[in-house]
Amino acid sequence: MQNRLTIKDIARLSGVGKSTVSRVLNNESGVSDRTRERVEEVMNQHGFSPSRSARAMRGQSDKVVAIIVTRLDSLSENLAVQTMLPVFYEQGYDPIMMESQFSPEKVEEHLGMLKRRNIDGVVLFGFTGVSETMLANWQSSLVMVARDAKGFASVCYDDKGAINILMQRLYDQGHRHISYLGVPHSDVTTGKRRHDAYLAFCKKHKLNPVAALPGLAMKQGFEYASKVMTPDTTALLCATDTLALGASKYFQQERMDNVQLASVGNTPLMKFLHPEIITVDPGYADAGRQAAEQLIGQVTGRAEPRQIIIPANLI
Ligand SMILES: O=P(O)(O)OC[C@H]1O[C@H](O[C@H]2O[C@H](CO)[C@@H](O)[C@H](O)[C@H]2O)[C@H](O)[C@@H](O)[C@@H]1O
Repeated sequence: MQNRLTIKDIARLSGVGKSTVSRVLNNESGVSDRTRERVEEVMNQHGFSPSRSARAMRGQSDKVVAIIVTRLDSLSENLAVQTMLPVFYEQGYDPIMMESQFSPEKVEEHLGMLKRRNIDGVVLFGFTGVSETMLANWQSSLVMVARDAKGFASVCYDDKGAINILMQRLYDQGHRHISYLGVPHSDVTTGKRRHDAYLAFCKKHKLNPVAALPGLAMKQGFEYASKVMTPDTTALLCATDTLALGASKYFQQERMDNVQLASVGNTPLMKFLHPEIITVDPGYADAGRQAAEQLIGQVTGRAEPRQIIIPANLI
């Protein structure tokens, strides 16, 4: 049944003009609720949707956007995606999900395919290795999350601020031997910026830094917790909730209940399993919402690319 009828047919059956049907299809203003409902009812009755080629010929888009996450199992990225989706759905966009696995080659491949398919826009979870060159041609229709790139819209987290807030809280609680579990400096944001902030705080307050930078995996948190514990350590700051979950498993196994854990994330899993952990919310939900709104603003010509930084909040 689908696509047998044309927009002209729908207009005739609804008793309106072709331009009104077109407005309804594109979710544009200037159509009364009653007319919109009538046109939609007719389209639903006949299982109508405009063909790709018909839309392209009229210079209209398919209203499809892509979200390229780095990992489908990332707690933080999932929180951002969860608030992105309703914004897209509300504005009539169909989002498709893709995964980069931190591979710049995969990003290039995905972007190439999306360009060929004439997709409206992309939200890209950026990472070290994604360069401005590989994003060429996407200036007006891409928003990067977690990383910025010159000339492109981005929504970033305050990595330094998040660590400062946690270190200050631990310091105010009287901790003077605070160890750190983080991510290698090859990862500029979660890795270098967070570790640098830890080191700067230690320097300013004359604390002895003790750190290991194994990576993003929970298992690494579990395996490396022991390596940063000295006889004096009273607190352990983890660069991510996932690392903290691994470290807490180690403390549980060793029956060590006297180390205060702190981490960046405030993810639901962490809050449920370990409400006692001090955590900072980097604003993943806010970032997702803002990224989607920014992208829609850009592709509809209402917004220019801009950089947004989400402030971190102590929970
Ligand atoms: O364990 P997770 O819940 O996945 O959180 C770890 C960090 O993930 C995000 O950073 C990583 O992915 C970014 C793209 O989303 C990338 O730019 C960054 O280099 C990676 O480290 C998130 O941005 C961090 O806040 C999380 O702590």
